Formats: sequence, structure tokens, C-alpha cells
Amino acid sequence: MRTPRMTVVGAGSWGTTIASLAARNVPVLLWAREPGLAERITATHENPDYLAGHPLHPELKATASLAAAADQADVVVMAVPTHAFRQVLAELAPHVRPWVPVVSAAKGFEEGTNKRMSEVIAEELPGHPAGVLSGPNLAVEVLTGLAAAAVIAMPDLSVAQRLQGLMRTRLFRVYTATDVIGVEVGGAVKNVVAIAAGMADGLGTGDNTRAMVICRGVAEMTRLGVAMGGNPATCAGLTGLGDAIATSISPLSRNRSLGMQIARGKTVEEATHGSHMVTEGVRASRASHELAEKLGVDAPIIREINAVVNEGRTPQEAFRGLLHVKPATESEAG
Ligand SMILES: NC(=O)C1=CN([C@@H]2O[C@H](COP(=O)(O)OP(=O)(O)OC[C@H]3O[C@@H](n4cnc5c(N)ncnc54)[C@H](OP(=O)(O)O)[C@@H]3O)[C@@H](O)[C@H]2O)C=CC1
Ligand SMILES: O=C(CO)COP(=O)(O)O
Repeated sequence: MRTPRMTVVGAGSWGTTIASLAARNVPVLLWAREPGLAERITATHENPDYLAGHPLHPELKATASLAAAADQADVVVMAVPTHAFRQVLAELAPHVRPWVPVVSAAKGFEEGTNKRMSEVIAEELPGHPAGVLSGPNLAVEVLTGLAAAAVIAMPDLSVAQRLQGLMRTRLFRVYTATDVIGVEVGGAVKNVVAIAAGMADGLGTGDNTRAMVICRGVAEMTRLGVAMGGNPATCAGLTGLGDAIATSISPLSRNRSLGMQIARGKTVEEATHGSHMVTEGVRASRASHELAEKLGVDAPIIREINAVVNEGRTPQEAFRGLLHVKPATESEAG
């Protein structure tokens, strides 16, 4: 049997990192939107736009042709942000061979529909196994070889096990799971939690506050995940609590950084202006809030963060709003 080939779609920080890592195991083709960037990656083994100064695997090749990227793929990993996910997938779809698994590496819901990315995959590529790769995986840390772990969740465990072998390296441990919903909800909501934690840091609160924000944020994530059909244990693992911790404490996190800047008086537009990088938590707060409302899930942190980033509430007002949470037992509290 020939070695399976992987295609990674999206040459931002995370797509480039996954592609470089997997290139140790199998032939990988990385799709970049800009032909110039694709040529640079293939020729110089570096992505100057997103990961300057970090050498990539010498065997990694890139292309700007979606047809070429999809044509030979035995697995497709989608690493474009949620706002571009469906459109890129629709363009890719005619070129993907039947039954090839498609894995989302994005963290968020689709704007407008609030669908999970694996649902978008199922709609655009019906019949293909659709799943998700997620975890506490700040791209630069993973690329530079600092030990990390992720979860690949597919509805069929045997497919997840096959993909696990393509992605894992000595320092990047990949676990398998079948709870696609729980993993996807965790990846989206942790971005909202990270904005909240950054906001708390920016307001000058302490480590106790940060721990409270993370734990209560994960409680909201868990309630929402369960209401959507996920397993509560998933939210306590790498892709829920684990990622909420990494993103809420790391200076590398764009979501945490956004929260800090808002707390220091910037608007979302001012805080993100000039950055070509994606901050998924802005869209994820609106979607998570709408999903929580629709499903009758108590989610005060998500509600307040959405009010700040999408509706003009100030961080101080949001903080005061959270002080009015009703007394309750820890397991039922908002
Ligand atoms: N960075 C990280 O540490 C991690 C990120 N993630 C998730 O991965 C996803 C991608 O994030 P990340 O790689 O960090 O993002 P970056 O901001 O680093 O890069 C964004 C990528 O998406 C491409 N892109 C943006 N808009 C479009 C569009 N309309 N059509 C086609 N391509 C587009 C960009 O192409 P171009 O350069 O041409 O604009 C670029 O390749 C997000 O959902 C994120 O939450 C998950 C784990 C870790
Ligand atoms: O998802 C991530 C780490 O797991 C990246 O987080 P940011 O998008 O906040 O940088």
C-alpha cells in the first residue's frame, strides 16, 4: 500500500505548523491563497508572512492551486478560519476524491448559521468522514518543538486512529476521540474564555480571578456542549479546559491579547486593525451566546463578552454584570 498523502488547506500560522509537522510522517501539500507565498514556502522552507524565522520541514511543498492541492489527497485538513471555511471548502469540493476524510483545524462556529465546521464539511462534501483536530496548540510553540498534545475526533474511531498516525510526532502527541461535537464546542468557546481572561488581566485583577474566569467559563462551555450533544468529559480534557488554560494565560494568544487591549480602552476594531491574523473569539462570542440563548443554557460570561466585543458594552460594565450572578451550588451556578 502506498504512503497516504495529506493536504493542508490554509497557510496561516496553524495550517503551516500542522503541515510541517505531518511532513515528518507523510508527503504533505500545503495550500496558500497567495501564489507568491506558496512559492516561498516550497523554495525557502519558511513562511515569512506568518512564522518568519521558523524553519519548516524541508520536504513540505506548497501550492496556490486548490485543484492540485485536493487532487491527490488521502486526507484533507482545513486550516482556514471559520469566516472563509465554507467558501474555500466549496471551491475545493469538486477536486476531492470520494470518501477522503476532511478534518477541521478551525476553532469557531460559522457566522450566521452557528454551525460547527464538521457540519459545514458534511454539507459541502456529503459522504466524506468529517471531524476535527483541536487542543492547546499555540502554533509557534508546536512548530519550535515544545511538547504538546491534541485530539483528533472522528465519528468513526478507526478513521481517527488512521489519521492519528499521520499527525503525531515524538513531541506532538495526538489522542483519538469520537466526540466531534464536544471537541468543536470546546475549541470555539475557549476563545471566548480567553478574551474574558485577557480582559480581567487588562483590568488588573489577580490570579484568583483568572482561575475563576477559566473554571466558570469551562462550566459554561460544558453546559453548552452537553446541550448540543457533546460529552461533558470532553470539556474537562485537552480540547476544553486544556485549551482554555493555554489560551487564557499565554502572551501568544490573540484572543487573550484582544481582551487585554479592550480592557485598556481600545475598541475591537482598534485592537485588531493592522493585524493580518485571525481572532476567532469575536465571532465565537456572538455564536456561542446565540446558541446558549436558543438552547436555554445559562452562560453569563459568554453573554457579557459578546456584549462587550459585539455590542459596545464596556469591560467595567461586563465585570459588574458578572457580580450579579445568583447564589447557587457550584454545579448549577451560572
Ligand atoms: N494559530 C494557532 O495557534 C492556532 C489556530 N487555530 C485555528 O486555526 C484557524 C486558522 O488560524 P491561523 O492559522 O492561526 O490563522 P492566521 O491568522 O495565522 O492565518 C489565516 C489564514 O487563513 C487564510 N485566509 C483568511 N481569509 C481567507 C479567505 N477569505 N479565503 C481563503 N483564505 C483565507 C489566510 O490567507 P492569507 O494569508 O492569504 O490572507 C491565512 O492563510 C483558526 O480557526 C484558529 O482558531 C487552531 C489551533 C492553533
Ligand atoms: O487556539 C489556539 C491555541 O490552542 C490559538 O489561540 P489564539 O487564536 O487566541 O491565538
